[in-house]
Amino acid sequence: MQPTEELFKRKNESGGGIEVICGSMFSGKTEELIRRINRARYAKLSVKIFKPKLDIRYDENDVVSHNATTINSTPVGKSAEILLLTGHAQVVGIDEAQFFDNKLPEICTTLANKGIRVVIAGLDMDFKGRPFGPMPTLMAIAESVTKVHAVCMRCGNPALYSYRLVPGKDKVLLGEKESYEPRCRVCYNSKTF
Ligand SMILES: Nc1ncnc2c1ncn2[C@@H]1O[C@H](COP(=O)(O)OP(=O)(O)O)[C@@H](O)[C@H]1O
Ligand SMILES: Cc1cn([C@H]2C[C@H](O)[C@@H](COP(=O)(O)O)O2)c(=O)[nH]c1=O
Ligand SMILES: [Zn+2]
Repeated sequence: MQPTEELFKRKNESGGGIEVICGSMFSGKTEELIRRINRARYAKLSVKIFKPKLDIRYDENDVVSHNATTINSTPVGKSAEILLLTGHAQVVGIDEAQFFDNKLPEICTTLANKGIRVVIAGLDMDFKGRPFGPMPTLMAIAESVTKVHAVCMRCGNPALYSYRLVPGKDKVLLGEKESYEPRCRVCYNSKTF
């Protein structure tokens, strides 16, 4: 059993709680979310996965990792819809949480207080290194926070930043390898292309 899952089993008999998986782009957040959801499925728990409607990079409905691992999900426009659509799910997964509105922490707290295990994946920082959307609050209220790292595309060290390679000052700019590369602190600060 993984440490996070063990912690929930020992300390919280209701099973309710909030787990956050954060890090830069390509750090394995979505893969880790899918791994935890699949383990819950093996445990015969009912699961439901949500993602923001605006994230249609790989698929309109599914959550898809950069490595093409995939899991079925429900796209929603606002975090309040998650509460309405959770149904009898015992485990709720939320991907790309940084794009949700600031009501998401309150929604997750309501779900966790009802005994639902909430697993959230999202970017902790935007391309400027600023905290992204509701992520800092989610990290504050979570039972567990797992920070994962990509490999720095410049030097091979662990990467915590998502460096934007293309022009554009807007916080939201959907993209992949053509637009972003994961970098460590030193390579991010060097600002070289
Ligand atoms: N620089 C990199 N460092 C680590 N993984 C990378 C890198 N570039 C591509 N990948 C791929 O991305 C996968 C992780 O994808 P994903 O879980 O979607 O990440 P995230 O959700 O954090 O963006 C890795 O398993 C690997 O195949
Ligand atoms: C850093 C940063 C990223 N984005 C976008 C780019 C991608 O579409 C997603 C992140 O996806 P991933 O699963 O974490 O790889 O977010 C953005 O809009 N603004 C940013 O600053
Ligand atoms: Zn580096």
